[in-house]
Amino acid sequence: QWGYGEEDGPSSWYKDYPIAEGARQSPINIAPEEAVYDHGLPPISLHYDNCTSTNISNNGHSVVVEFDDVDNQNLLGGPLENAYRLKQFHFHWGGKGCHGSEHTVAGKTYTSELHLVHWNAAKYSSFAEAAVAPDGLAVLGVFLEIGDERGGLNKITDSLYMVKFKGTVTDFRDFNPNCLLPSSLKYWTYPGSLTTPPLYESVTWIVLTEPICVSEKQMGKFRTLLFNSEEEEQRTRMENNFRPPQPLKGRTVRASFK
Ligand SMILES: O=C(Nc1cc(S(=O)(=O)[N+](=O)[O-])cc([N+](=O)[O-])c1O)Nc1c(F)c(F)c(F)c(F)c1F
Ligand SMILES: [Zn+2]
Repeated sequence: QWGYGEEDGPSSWYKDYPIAEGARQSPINIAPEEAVYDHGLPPISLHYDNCTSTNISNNGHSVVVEFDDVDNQNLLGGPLENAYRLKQFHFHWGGKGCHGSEHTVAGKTYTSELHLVHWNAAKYSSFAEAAVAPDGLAVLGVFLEIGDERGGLNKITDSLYMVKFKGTVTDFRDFNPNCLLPSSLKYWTYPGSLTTPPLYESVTWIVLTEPICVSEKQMGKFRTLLFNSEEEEQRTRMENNFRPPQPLKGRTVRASFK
């Protein structure tokens, strides 16, 4: 099984997941001055209105909020042929201090990165089918940096004690992720992959340029989560669950702004 430790971390994933050395792996370092402004890129449209979150869980890699992806709601539009449907969101974060994001911007790391995972329900009949298709998934990435408290995050951080251990899940209804989005929806977009095994190269990445602020206290609550299940005797704090930037291999990053 894979993880983020010395033995099972990102540098050894290629052994079980050879695509780890593929041509469109994520995350990447985004070099803003090399991004190509594309005036054809539509603005992102988020219709997370009648949100149908169902539960929050600890899957041993992150804390995940799942959504009912049964009908066309919670849609993401933008640099995509069709509207993609929200399936779940989760976070990646560091230990104390400022690293923890997966994407970097001109080498700058953020304290955390929120990933909203969507799938192309217009073209595919299930998430699993979409997840292996080159245009199957779209992940919206939002950077988190330390500053003032983010009110909208408290519903999540106040629930984390319920999912301390790997394999725990609890009800989590009517959470609308709109409250975790920055004011600007300016973005970079590029073809990439899942950043955790199975590392499928099926993701159109949409990374927002503007971070949101969260407090050190709120981030501290993420670090009370554990990678291990209640049965395991080894207690390992869930932190530094991020993959470092991968080679660009000739890909172009497009910008929705000048
Ligand atoms: O659903 C998935 N969600 C997911 C993605 C990422 S991600 O970091 O790779 N990402 O895309 O943001 C991180 C976490 N996480 O909890 O940390 C996730 O839970 N992954 C996933 C999967 F688990 C499979 F077994 C599979 F077959 C498949 F197609 C998948 F796409
Ligand atoms: Zn992720």
